[in-house]
Amino acid sequence: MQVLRAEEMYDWDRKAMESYGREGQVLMENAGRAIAEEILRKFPETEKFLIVIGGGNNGGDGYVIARILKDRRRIATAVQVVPDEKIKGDALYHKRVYEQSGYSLSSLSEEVWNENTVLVDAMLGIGVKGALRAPFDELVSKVNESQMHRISVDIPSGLPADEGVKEFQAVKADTTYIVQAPKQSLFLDHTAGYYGEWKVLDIGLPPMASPKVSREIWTEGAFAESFPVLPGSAHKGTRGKGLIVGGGRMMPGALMMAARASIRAGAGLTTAATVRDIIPYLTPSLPEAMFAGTGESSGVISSVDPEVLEGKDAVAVGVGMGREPESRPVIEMLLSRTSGPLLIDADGLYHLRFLLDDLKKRQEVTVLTPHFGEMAHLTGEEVSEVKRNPFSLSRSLAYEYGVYLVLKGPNTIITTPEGSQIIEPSGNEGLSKGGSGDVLTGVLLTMLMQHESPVKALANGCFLHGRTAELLISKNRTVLDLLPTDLTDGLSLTYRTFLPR
Ligand SMILES: NC(=O)C1=CN([C@@H]2O[C@H](COP(=O)(O)OP(=O)(O)OC[C@H]3O[C@@H](n4cnc5c(N)ncnc54)[C@H](OP(=O)(O)O)[C@@H]3O)[C@@H](O)[C@H]2O)[C@@H](O)CC1
Ligand SMILES: [K+]
Repeated sequence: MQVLRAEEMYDWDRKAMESYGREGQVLMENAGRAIAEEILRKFPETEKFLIVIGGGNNGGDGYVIARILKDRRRIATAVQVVPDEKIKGDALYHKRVYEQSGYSLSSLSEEVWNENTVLVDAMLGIGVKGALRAPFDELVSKVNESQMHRISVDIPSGLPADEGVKEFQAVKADTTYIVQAPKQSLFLDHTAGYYGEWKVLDIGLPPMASPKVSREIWTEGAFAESFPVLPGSAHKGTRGKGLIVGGGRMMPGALMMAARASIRAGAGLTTAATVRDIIPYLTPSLPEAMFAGTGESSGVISSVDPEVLEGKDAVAVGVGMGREPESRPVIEMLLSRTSGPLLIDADGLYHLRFLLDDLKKRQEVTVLTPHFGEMAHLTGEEVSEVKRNPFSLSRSLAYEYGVYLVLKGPNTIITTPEGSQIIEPSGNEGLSKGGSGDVLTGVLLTMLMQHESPVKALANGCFLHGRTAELLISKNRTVLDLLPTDLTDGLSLTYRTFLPR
């Protein structure tokens, strides 16, 4: 499913009408009807609805919803909160249909606020621009203070559809029925919460007319369909031989978690490279792994023999590595000598800031997996700016350095060097703990070795990680006690649910 910006949504709408014979009035009927049907299913007959109608097409949808609720003998009060001359075009057409049905409008009295139980917010849609003007500034506050269940039509009124907007005032919806395609703000850290529960409803825009934008949500269907099923005769070689460079005297656990996750995800053979002293302590928890000792300076990795790279299908570096400058040459060497995919995570990303020229020169597949803070460090932006503009900042970085970028967050955004984007929304707050990124690194390393498309490998790895967290919470864990190591052991829950056994 595509995720769109407001302008892209308008293009689709325009093209549907101009080139595919679709009528605006019919599309508005479809939108209002689809939402009304959801509302009718969700709420019992005793519920009292207040439909608040604004001046654009979002208000037009509101007129359709009000009419259908009344047609079905539901208790509904409709209020138009802008002067009559503001209602134009398709919205005016549906206002007339509403009135010709014998239905009337009420004014926004205290009684109306107090008597009703469900508010349908059809004030402002994706056409909102700038700071809210009267009467919407006060109305939005009043709506948010009311005790009614709040349903927003298409988007919570006042919320920007696109990334990048710093200040806004918006309805905090309990439920949002999104028209045709989700908008960017559904996936942004500072705006996602305004939607409440959400559902996307098809209003009949022709798929042939959809904008040529490669920004898609990754679904369980996409995972199941694209996950490579290896032949029964698969062996170490076909499952992939991976190398993970990381750990050190202070953070051996990070390497252990990444290596274990890589093995559990299905790698043929995983080699963990770290300072020699700690290898004996790691072997009991990683009996299936191979080990390689690295050069060491004061407990941190200072060099890796390039021979270790021989026969490796992919390499991951950075987990638990530390930020000491002594480790930087390791990243430098791997950037120039790794011939397969190279994934750089955690402290590796810290060093990368100083090696951007080397990154640019590298031709082979390179994957960076920053969280918001690491992305801020890499781009020189504030964390708040990264959260506000994750789509565009990811694209610029991926494009400039020719890398695959996995920007980790509640909605992980995966970007290809060409700028295509996938949003992977699985997971829960139990994942925001030290170590879950290390587990993800191990899983992604394995996926990269087994899928010829890096972007699908990355999307599948993120799905595997997030869905496993969800399944664990639905069984015997809570978000409080979920551990990154549980994820590794829980991978089979996702595999057993989605893949042929
Ligand atoms: N996509 C589709 O295919 C379909 C989309 N549909 C629906 O159309 C919606 C988009 O409709 P839209 O373009 O008319 O814009 P919309 O959000 O109603 O806002 C315009 C109004 O807001 C006002 N206004 C703006 N900023 C403001 C501010 N800061 N403060 C105060 N007022 C402000 C502005 O006022 P004005 O600037 O004119 O004074 C104008 O009156 C979309 O979300 C979906 O619900 C369906 O019907 C069918 C097919
Ligand atoms: K709305």
